[in-house]
Amino acid sequence: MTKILAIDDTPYNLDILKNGLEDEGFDMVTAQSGREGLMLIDQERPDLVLLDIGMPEMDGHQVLQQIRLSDEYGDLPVIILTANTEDSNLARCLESGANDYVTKPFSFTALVARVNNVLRTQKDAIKLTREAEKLRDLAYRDEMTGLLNRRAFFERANAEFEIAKSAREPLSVAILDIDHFKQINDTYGHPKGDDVLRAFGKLLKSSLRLHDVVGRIGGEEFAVLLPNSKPMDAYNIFERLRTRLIKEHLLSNEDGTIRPVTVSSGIVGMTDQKELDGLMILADMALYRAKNQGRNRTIVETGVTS
Ligand SMILES: Nc1nc2c(ncn2[C@@H]2O[C@H](COP(=O)(O)OP(=O)(O)OP(=O)(O)O)[C@@H](O)[C@H]2O)c(=O)[nH]1
Repeated sequence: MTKILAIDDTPYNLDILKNGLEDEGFDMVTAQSGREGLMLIDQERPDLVLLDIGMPEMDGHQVLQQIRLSDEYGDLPVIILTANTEDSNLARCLESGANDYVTKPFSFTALVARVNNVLRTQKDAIKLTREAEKLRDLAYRDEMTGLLNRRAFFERANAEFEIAKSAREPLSVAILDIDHFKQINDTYGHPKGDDVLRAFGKLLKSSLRLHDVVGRIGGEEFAVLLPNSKPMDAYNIFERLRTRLIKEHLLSNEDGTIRPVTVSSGIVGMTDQKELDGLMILADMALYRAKNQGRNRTIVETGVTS
């Protein structure tokens, strides 16, 4: 049920609003001052506020200002009820963020129509915001793993690279590639291959810190930028991941035997490279060596192997 909070310092006005709007099917809460009104917004979480302007202590403009400044309730729809019909007053109400106004004395039909109109507009706005968020997510996320997609990874990683370069902070970059993935697809089927990618993405994400940048940059290829991490810190993280992955037992054969899934990783720390692309090439070279040396290993560009 839609809940409306009416704020007015005249009890008689509140009674009329409460009775009239309850008859229209709204759930009503009332407050006799601006302060009480703000408190009730917190407690009752109304869907809309009807706000009187002329009130002692805190007038309607001040209440509206408080609402709009709030992180939590900033978007709460507010309709002003005012006896002052001067254009300058009505303009001020809208300028300070009221969704609409009704002049006193008002007809209930007009008030209910305006309430419904404001609620509908608010609903549409929320729907649009959600759709925009979904679209933004689609543009940035890899649908399969929920990690950043290639474009978003490079966007964020480039930004982190520039910060680390100017602050002269350590940073590591890693490229990870699941071994013999074609064989996995060929043996167990493409959908099972997808499951492996999803499981690996989850494992990878859970191995990292919140501010590490992690993305799926190709079919079975993942990249990570670890701010403030030396290559040996990254090495330890990806070695732990490598052993965890094997223990996950993601693929089993009909005879009950386990087909281990393994990963090869190439890591590089901040060098005198001027661009992230230069570091990515070095990480890729380390990954190439890991593959060449038999896969299922982690190589830092200094030549440390497991
Ligand atoms: N299931 C699945 N397979 C994919 C996806 N994207 C790419 N692939 C497959 O991943 C395989 C990658 O194979 P390769 O690049 O030959 O590498 P690999 O078999 O992993 O061999 P190494 O990397 O040398 O260990 C190809 O067969 C692609 O078809 C995907 O989204 N889902």
